[in-house]
Amino acid sequence: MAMGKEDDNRCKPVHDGHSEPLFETRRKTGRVIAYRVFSVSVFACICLIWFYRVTVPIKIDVNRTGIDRLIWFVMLVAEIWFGLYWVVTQSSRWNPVWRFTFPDRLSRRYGNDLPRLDVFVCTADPVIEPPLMVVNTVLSVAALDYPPEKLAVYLSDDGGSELTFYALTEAAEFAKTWVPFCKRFNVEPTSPAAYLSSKGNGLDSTAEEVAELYREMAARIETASRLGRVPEEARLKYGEGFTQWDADATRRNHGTILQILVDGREENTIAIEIPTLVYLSREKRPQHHHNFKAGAMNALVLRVSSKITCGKIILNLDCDMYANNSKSARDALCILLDEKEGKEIAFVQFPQCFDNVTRNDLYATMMRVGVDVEFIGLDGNGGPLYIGTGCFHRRDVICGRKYGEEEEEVKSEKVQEMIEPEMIKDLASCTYEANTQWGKEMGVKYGCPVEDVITGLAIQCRGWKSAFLNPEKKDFLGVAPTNLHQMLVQHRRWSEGDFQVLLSEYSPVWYGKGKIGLGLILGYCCYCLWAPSSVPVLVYSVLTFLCLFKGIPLFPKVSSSWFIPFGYVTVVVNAYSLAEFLWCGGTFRGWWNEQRVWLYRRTSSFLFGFTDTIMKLLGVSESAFVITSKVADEEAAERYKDEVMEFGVESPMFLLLGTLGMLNLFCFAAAVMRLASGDGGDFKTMGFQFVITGILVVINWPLYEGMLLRKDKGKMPTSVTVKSVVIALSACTCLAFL
Ligand SMILES: O=c1ccn([C@@H]2O[C@H](COP(=O)(O)OP(=O)(O)O[C@H]3O[C@H](CO)[C@@H](O)[C@H](O)[C@H]3O)[C@@H](O)[C@H]2O)c(=O)[nH]1
Ligand SMILES: [Mn+2]
Repeated sequence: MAMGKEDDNRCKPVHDGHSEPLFETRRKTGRVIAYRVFSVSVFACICLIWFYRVTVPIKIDVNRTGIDRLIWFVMLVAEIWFGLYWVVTQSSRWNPVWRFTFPDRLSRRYGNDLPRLDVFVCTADPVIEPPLMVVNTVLSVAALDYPPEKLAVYLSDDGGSELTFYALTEAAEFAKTWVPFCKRFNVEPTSPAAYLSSKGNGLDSTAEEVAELYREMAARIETASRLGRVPEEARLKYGEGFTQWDADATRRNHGTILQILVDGREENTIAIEIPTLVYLSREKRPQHHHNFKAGAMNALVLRVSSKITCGKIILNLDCDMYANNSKSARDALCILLDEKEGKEIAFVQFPQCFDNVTRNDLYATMMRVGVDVEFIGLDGNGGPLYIGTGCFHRRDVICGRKYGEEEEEVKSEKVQEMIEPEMIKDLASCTYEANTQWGKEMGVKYGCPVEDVITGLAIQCRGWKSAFLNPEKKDFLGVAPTNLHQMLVQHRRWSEGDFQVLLSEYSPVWYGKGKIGLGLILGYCCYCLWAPSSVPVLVYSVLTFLCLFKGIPLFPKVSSSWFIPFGYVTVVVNAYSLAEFLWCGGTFRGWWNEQRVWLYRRTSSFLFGFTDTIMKLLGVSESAFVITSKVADEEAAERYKDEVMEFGVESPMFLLLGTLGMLNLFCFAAAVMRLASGDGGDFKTMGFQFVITGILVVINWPLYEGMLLRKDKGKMPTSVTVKSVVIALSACTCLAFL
């Protein structure tokens, strides 16, 4: 096997043709200039709106009551916030870049002499992350187009589950067929489940044999999962692994479990065909905080793997993100191994894409514009955020190396001497990190619900850049949340985490100043300000419809020239956002859904994320990591396919959304009734307000259906509906008499 003293991680170019870069960076100048002109015009109108709020009321109305003035002032503050936030978001549209790689140059230059690559797949719960899904991810990366003796796949199981381990043992067997099959026939995608479902019935006889083997394996794994029991044969066969589970082991209380299922370091024939495969479940004890995914990454991934294969490049994947393009590692290496520009790049991030999103993306989980516009824009300003999955890192950089420091030569001896698993296990114990820099200056950072973002930011602050690769063919595909509640919970975690990044010692604003460019600081702020942006959105929308109800005009008359900036900003910004969405391949309905989700995230997830952060600052509570479920029951899955919004659970977030929705509806109904009873004056003075409230009612339509019209299981729970209606009605009654 090719593991001599000279080769391995040093990767000297095979040929000396250094001159050709391995990737190039393109810009689209014309489009950017047009955009800048447009954006200046919007900004001019924003300034006019501010000017209107400050100057006009003083002139037109001296008889205003205190409360009117207060409302006016609050509107001004909100508009200042929106305006400034809009300015911040311009950073991601100011200077976009696109990266293109040249994998054939890479092959010519390095042949198979590529650096070792360690892939880390993280899983944490065998129920909401089914073992069969997890092993499909593992198999998909095991079959990457990469020399198998240079590739290792580690499965980190924070669930400490025998079922997951059992599934992996099955996968290790199946890999002996699957990996060579993929290589021989250039199979794409390399996840067996995805491949078979893409092929349908069109398999030839060889493929059919492989498919049969897969189906048998899948059936065994699913049966075991359903029964919650590992088959006895497997226990006998993999005794060495299963005996590591003590009789009283639970997911929160167990020792380190480490099993090398395929050892690619050994010189045998199978090992050369399939990569190293390792199962790891770090020690967990109730009295030690485990720091969620960040803890798993540091213990297993960065420390344990350094004693087994010690890949110079690492790829981090969530357990649902299977490899959809077997060439992704080569694309990433085109950037990381490039002798010139590539030298300063610490990590290569691929977008988070999903294979279960429906046509109109009901919950806007794809974040089309985020991927195809914002991240491209971030890349032009110094590099995208690290978003936790689909990201290739340099091991020594994530472990703490600064830009400009000598790269440590990874010695081939280090991985050649076989260290006994027992010795390695200590690296994954609860106490190993006490009084070390792990989780602080070394590895993935602790204490933040978005460990990935803060870690990437710290890397960029150490002088590194990052790069974004977003080829047409998506490289990794995962499972997006399939119901409203899960999506809102996920965004609650993200908004809370990003806001904590802003307030942390690594804040992009305070800590990042002088270390990363202004464009990137603003780029981070777009996300870091999600949580606080909930307050102005909530207040502004509620004031708009409540004041319509009370007959207090908040905007200039449609006939007045002051209306022009309001109209211009509203129409043009939305038209542009629609155009942008369509350019990114979305549909009109998809865009409309996104507007709804935009509002719901702000008035629930982000608001809760905001209050969670404040609670944490006050020391009242701690942040949690609620794992997103990757499964749905059959009926719910059916509704998801039909793009019917799923409520179903009682949640404070739904109570809030329901109450706001009802309040909105009542206010609009009252205004319509006034209009119908012949009082047209309202419409003249409050036309814009009327329209906004009406649009909000239309946006909320699926919510009203879920609350009042639907009968299926996915409707809003009756208790939530009743409470929302009661609260909204009482609020309106009080207001009417005020
Ligand atoms: O204690 C834990 C909790 C989670 N995970 C794993 O972390 C991954 C991400 O969890 P998921 O519930 O799928 O979260 P998402 O919101 O989809 O994740 C995004 O956002 C997270 C930060 O909020 C990042 O950690 C993820 O990598 C990123 O994909 C999954 O593979 C989990 O198995 C662990 O290993 N240990
Ligand atoms: Mn996920």
